[in-house]
This record gives sequence, structure tokens and C-alpha cells, in this order.
Amino acid sequence: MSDKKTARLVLEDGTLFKGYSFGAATSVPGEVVFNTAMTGYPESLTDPSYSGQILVITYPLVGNYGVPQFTEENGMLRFFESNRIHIRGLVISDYSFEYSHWNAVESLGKWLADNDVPAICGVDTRQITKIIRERGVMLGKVLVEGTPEPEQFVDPNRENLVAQVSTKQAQTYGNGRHRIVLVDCGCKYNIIRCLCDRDATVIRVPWDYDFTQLEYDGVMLSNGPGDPQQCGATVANIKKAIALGKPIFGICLGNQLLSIAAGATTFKLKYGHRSHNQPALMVGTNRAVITSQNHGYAVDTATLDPEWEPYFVNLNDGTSEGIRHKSKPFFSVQFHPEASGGPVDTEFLFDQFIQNIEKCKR
Ligand SMILES: NC(=O)CC[C@H](N)C(=O)O
Repeated sequence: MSDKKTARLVLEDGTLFKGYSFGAATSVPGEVVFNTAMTGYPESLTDPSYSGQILVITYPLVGNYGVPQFTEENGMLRFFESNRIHIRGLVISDYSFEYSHWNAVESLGKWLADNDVPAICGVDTRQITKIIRERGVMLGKVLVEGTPEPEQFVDPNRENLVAQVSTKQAQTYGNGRHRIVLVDCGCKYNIIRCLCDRDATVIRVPWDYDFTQLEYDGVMLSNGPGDPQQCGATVANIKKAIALGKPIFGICLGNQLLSIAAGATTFKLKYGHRSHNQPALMVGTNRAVITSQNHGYAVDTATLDPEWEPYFVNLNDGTSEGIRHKSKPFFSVQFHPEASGGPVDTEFLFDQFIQNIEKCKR
């Protein structure tokens, strides 16, 4: 590695990690978060919820299966969760310069460079994770040798990241029986795929679009980046949709926004949940599910309006994993039932949403 450029990760408390640069030769500030999943970097890197974040992967070997084909299917990239990389920087332990997979077309380093995203390898990502777990999530900078250093640490959560990643105009996918409005706060393609697989026509609209003017059978509130408090315009529209009474299903940021519309407050977790193995219990049952997650904020269910109740709870730390209305067809979850990557234990929630739609049509 002696001919390689060096790179450093600096945390806002001054902690420094030295490694090597791959990907783009540029230095960036961001929020440093860790993910403990063992696979799924093409999906994670293109998940718009990571916007503004420097992603630390604890699994020690990354890049070994390269980057999949950029094939389009039904107006979406088949093997990714959006049309570009959204993380601001990547930090890994061992980078596999050589890759091998039936579907790989290029290396992780080339893909990152083409998307102008810097990466560091050769650092102990588990050590970084231990620090974040103890001190809480921190801002940081990826500094690549020979490139200008950003002066400030930048907290991306002060920006309206949702406005940056949401679609600028309405788009339609599929041609099914159920007309579903997808409020795009930074949606993952697999939410659209899961709906289209269930006989839906998906009308994807911008985060601040007044979708209540449209003809629809159900509303899907997507995942997305940043602090849910930035999305006042979406919450105002959700309140109108609640009054209209058609089925609503929210995922991750969508869960937080539905909860705010239902009177609840949100707070920032010490270091977030980002992994493929978060256990959640369906409240009132003995049914536990293993879930895919990527979030830094959570809902305080004690602040919910009394017409709503907890739906799932996290078995690691007891935080909320979802809410539902006691009598109306509205529910949402903090985890990712569409997975991609991660376990598909909770895809049945899409079926439940469609059943709610069918009942309402009768
Ligand atoms: N994946 C998501 O939708 C994340 C929601 C929100 N940005 C959070 O970090 O909590």
C-alpha cells in the first residue's frame, strides 16, 4: 500500500484514525454512523436515508463482490436502491481491490470515484464503533492526503436533506389495480418494487406535494434522511390524509412523520440502529421479527394521541418500532419491511397494507 494516498478520519472530539484513500480524492465533513450488516453495500450506499453521513462498516472485508450491473427495470435500477450513491464518505477495514461476482461490472473504488465519494480503508472500524457507542454519534471529516480540508464539522441534520433527495416531479410506476401515492422523502426503490409486485400503480410525489388532491386508494410514506422535524410540509399533508381516512403505511422516516402527525414527539438516539439483525416484538403477542434498519431518530410513543398505540418495540433497547391507529387503517414501522439488504421477515406488512386497501374499497 506504500504507493497509495493516505487518508484520515477525524471525529469532532479530536480522535484520529489513519488509513489509505480509495474512491474519490476529496475531503468531506459529515455525520459518522456505523452499520453492522455483513453484506449489502450497493444497497446501503444508494439508500437516500444515508444522505450527509460518513458510513463506517464494521464487517471487516468490503468490496469483494464488486458493484452490480446498472440495468434498468420498470424505470428503476434493478440492483440498487436509488440512482446514485448518497453516503458522503465511506470508512472500512479491509478493501478488496479484487472483486468477483457473476453480476459485478466494476470495483467499489471506481464506483465511489465516479460518484465523487471518498473512502478510507485500513482502519479498525470496530474500534471506531466502540467509541461512537460509548460517546454517542459524532460529526467527523474524511481527509484525503493532498486535498483541501473542510474548515468546519458540518451537521447535515440542520439541512432539509429530504428536499434535496426527493423527486422533483410526480412519476408513475406499474399498472396495477391499487392506486398508491408514495410520498417520496428519499424512498428506496424496493418500496416501489414491493408495491408493484402487489398489483399497485405507484404515484411517486415530492415530499411537500399536496397528494390529498389526487384520486388514490392508499398512501405510502417513505424512508428518508435527516431529522423528521424538518418535514413540516409533509406532516401537514399527512394530517389531511388522516382526516380523509384512506389506508396509510409509513416506513422509517414515514413512521416518524405519521407519529408526529399523530401528536408524538421524536428524539435522537445515542447512536442509531443500522444493521440487518434488529429484533422487534409485535406488541401484545409473542411474535418477534428480525429486521433491517437504518435510523438515528426514534418516536416517543408515550406522547402519542390516545387513539394510537405502539405496534412494534425493539427487543434490544425497548425503543419504538412502529405505531398503529386503534380503529383506522393507519400503521407504520421504524424498520424496513422492504429490506434490501437484509431479512425479509416483515414483508407481510405490505400484504397487510393491500388488505386494508381492499377492505376500504368494499
Ligand atoms: N431510513 C430512514 O428513513 C431514516 C429516518 C431518519 N432520517 C432517521 O435517521 O431516523
